[in-house]
Amino acid sequence: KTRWQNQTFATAHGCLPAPRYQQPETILGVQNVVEAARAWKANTWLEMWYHRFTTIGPTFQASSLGRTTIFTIDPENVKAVLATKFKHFDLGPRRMKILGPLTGPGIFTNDGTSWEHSRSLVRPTFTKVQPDRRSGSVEADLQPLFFRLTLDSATELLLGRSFGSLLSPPGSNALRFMHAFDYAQCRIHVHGLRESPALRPFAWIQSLFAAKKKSKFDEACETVHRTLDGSLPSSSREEKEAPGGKEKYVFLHEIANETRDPLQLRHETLNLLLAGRDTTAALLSNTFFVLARRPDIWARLRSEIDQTFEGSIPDYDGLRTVKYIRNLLNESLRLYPVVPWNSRIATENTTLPHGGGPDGRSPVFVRAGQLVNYHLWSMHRMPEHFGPDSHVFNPDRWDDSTLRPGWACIPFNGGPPICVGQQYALTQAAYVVVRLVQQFESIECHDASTPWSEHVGLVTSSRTGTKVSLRPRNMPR
Ligand code: HEM
Repeated sequence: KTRWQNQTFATAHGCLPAPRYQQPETILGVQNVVEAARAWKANTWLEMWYHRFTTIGPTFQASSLGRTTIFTIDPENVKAVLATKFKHFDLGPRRMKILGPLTGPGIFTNDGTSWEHSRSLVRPTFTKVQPDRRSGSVEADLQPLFFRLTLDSATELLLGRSFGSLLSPPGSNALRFMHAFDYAQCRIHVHGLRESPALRPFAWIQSLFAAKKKSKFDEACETVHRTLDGSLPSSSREEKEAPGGKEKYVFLHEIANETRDPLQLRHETLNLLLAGRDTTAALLSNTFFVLARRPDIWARLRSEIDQTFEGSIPDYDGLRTVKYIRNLLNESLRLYPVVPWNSRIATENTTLPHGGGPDGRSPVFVRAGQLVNYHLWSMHRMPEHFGPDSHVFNPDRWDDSTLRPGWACIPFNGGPPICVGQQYALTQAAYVVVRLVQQFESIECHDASTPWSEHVGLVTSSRTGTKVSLRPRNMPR
């Protein structure tokens, strides 16, 4: 589209430009990049975004690395991108370029009819699954344990057989897979940066020189693919029976009815593993980070859990009855959203309802191909949605019937691409909370760093882990 056509479209739709953030005239937006790089290094990147939104406004444009992006935390805009104008936005080729080497095409990287197909394969899994169950003061960093736990439960669900990483020794296949998967995910951000228009030529030159040499990233992806491929054929036949005689639900068995193509099986499985493993682990580690600092919340949990379950193992329906656990997890996902920002690319010239003009009430023009970033971290902290104590961790706020955040709180995304694993994740996290509270009388922080600080990867978790001291229930005082 020419500039003139864009202008005509914008005028016809009553659009006014969004405020701009610094140096709109420079192609690189060097100042933006420098500021972001400094904040990244200081682990205050999410705070930097909060500051930008609160000083400039809920919707603005900024240039960096050759791209002008619209940034927004306006719930109406987010709703437009994800729901009401869903067809006007895509993940675009960027997501596939970034994640593709690790996961291949699948629900997390596809658009259009391919996405619809992946979604139809994946969705039935989560309408049926229920969590499986599986004991001095204990000092531990819970974070790496949660990451192993969710690797094991995800592989059990997807492949029918847990990798058993929690019980595996160093050097085992399970841990090799885990380290390779973690490493590849860390490097994915660097791949993302190389996709910026301004850095693409450098990435291209580098790839010419590196053409013959396998990078550590390539090796990690190969390890992931090799290990997973080794698990695929046998797991589609084995272990259909769950303990107790009921047929166990295994994702791979279900999609094997649709396709036997080993590459497609690998891709769909890896896409789900990427979506489902680190997210739940990060939710748990962020939640226990807070619990170790809030004995009041732990005491309330104890009382509710003891009353409800009287020491027995919780089942799926029982877990849903303890509202306070749901409140706790909601609050954790509000203040520490594990996917703190997200984006979509406009597939055609379109508009967002708010953000244009000096008062931000006019629509904003979005050019075909333009990136729109929405920031949950900042949106979830806004007093206009959550009241004057919006920065306080308060699970009880979710009992307030006047609290209706709608699109202002979307830790699982919204609209057609809403997370399919939401109920599964919340049930699993609730189960872990109940079992740990049943085993331990108290939890204390075993870490000098009091305020939570960010580790932003594909998911966001506590940078210093979740170092705690747990006192077993039956231990003499
Ligand atoms: C606390 C845990 C979780 C959080 C916060 C979370 C969050 C999200 C978010 C924000 C998205 C949207 C991504 C995007 O479209 O850009 C998403 C999508 C998705 N999630 Fe989750 N997720 C969680 C757990 C899980 C689990 C346990 C699974 C499966 C085992 C899962 C499977 C998926 C899938 C398949 C998608 C892609 C949906 C689609 O594009 O149609 N998630 N999730």
